[in-house]
Amino acid sequence: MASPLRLRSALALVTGAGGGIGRAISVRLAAEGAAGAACDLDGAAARETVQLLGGPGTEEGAPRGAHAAFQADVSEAGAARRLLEQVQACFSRPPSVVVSCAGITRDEFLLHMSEDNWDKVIAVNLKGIFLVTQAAAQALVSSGCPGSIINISSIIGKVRLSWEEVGNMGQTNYAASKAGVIGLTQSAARELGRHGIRCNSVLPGFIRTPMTQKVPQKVLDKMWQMSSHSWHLKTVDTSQGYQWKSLEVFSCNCLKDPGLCSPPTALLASC
Ligand SMILES: CCCCCCCCCCCCC[C@@H](O)CC(=O)SCCNC(=O)CCNC(=O)[C@H](O)C(C)(C)COP(=O)(O)OP(=O)(O)OC[C@H]1O[C@@H](n2cnc3c(N)ncnc32)[C@H](O)[C@@H]1OP(=O)(O)O
Ligand SMILES: NC(=O)c1ccc[n+]([C@@H]2O[C@H](COP(=O)([O-])OP(=O)(O)OC[C@H]3O[C@@H](n4cnc5c(N)ncnc54)[C@H](O)[C@@H]3O)[C@@H](O)[C@H]2O)c1
Repeated sequence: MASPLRLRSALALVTGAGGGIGRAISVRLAAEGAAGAACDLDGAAARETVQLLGGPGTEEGAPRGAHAAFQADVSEAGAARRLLEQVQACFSRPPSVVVSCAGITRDEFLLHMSEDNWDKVIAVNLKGIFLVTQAAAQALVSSGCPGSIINISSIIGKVRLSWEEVGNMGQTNYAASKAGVIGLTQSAARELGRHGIRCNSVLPGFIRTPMTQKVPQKVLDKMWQMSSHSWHLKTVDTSQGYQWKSLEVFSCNCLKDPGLCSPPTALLASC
């Protein structure tokens, strides 16, 4: 017998939902019964994701219980605020699950990295998560609803990696942004727990998506040689064939009992 739909009463907002990981998360949450609000800078990609969820893809939103696509640049304060307003207008409630997945890379060695490449990565990967987390938390607190906020960091953002190396060459901007996500999320968890809002960071390892297609093959070859203690998940394939390769949860501060979440269920358990 199929397991009961664990998220049948949830409304899940996923940013970066038009990309590899965000699409896979949106598909999985919908499979667990959640109504989906798929947001992306690329509105067409968000609508494609909604088609995968089986809902009428529209930017104007869809009747309660269906899924809907939204276009927004999460790094822009007004857009993040409008996104939460549009989601609430569309579904008549704030999202009970918010997954901030939108992210970019602008890889370059520190010696040559432009200020613009630094600013862009921090703006999307860190400030974008601040803006969406704040807008979502404000909506939940003002409506007195509990919720779960899940911010996607990266194994690269981990202060101390499990193997001899720390950080990742060519990613001082990206690593800083992802380490910042962990700190932001842990502090938000301390503030929002009293409102019944849980906050967790998830740190995926290497997952083949459009983001990783820019990595030179000689670097990929080196990565594959690295040992990994990440957990490997047998999980969602999306239409483009992106699969989770590994997923590691770093800061798990569920209100229930931090540290008890096992990585494969952390994403769902946090919802
Ligand atoms: C505990 C769990 C572990 C999981 C398994 C281990 C995986 C560890 C990494 C996980 C990655 C996940 C990241 C994820 O969050 C998503 C991404 O961020 S994907 C993008 C990742 N980006 C990179 O790794 C940067 C790759 N490098 C580049 O894009 C270019 O090298 C660049 C920085 C733009 C510089 O280009 P340029 O043409 O100037 O130089 P080269 O490419 O010729 O490189 C010069 C030499 O440096 C070596 N190099 C470059 N980058 C790396 C690297 N990241 N790690 C190791 N070595 C690197 C390159 O091989 C060259 O060496 P050589 O002179 O010997 O040829
Ligand atoms: N792929 C990996 O190996 C890996 C590993 C660890 C962490 N991550 C993180 O997971 C998240 C998703 O990565 P992915 O591999 O699916 O990348 P991806 O490039 O496939 O998807 C990223 C999505 O975010 C969207 N986006 C970018 N800027 C945006 C903005 N300003 N506003 C709204 N949407 C925006 C893009 O349009 C894209 O659809 C990122 O935060 C990334 O840093 C990826």
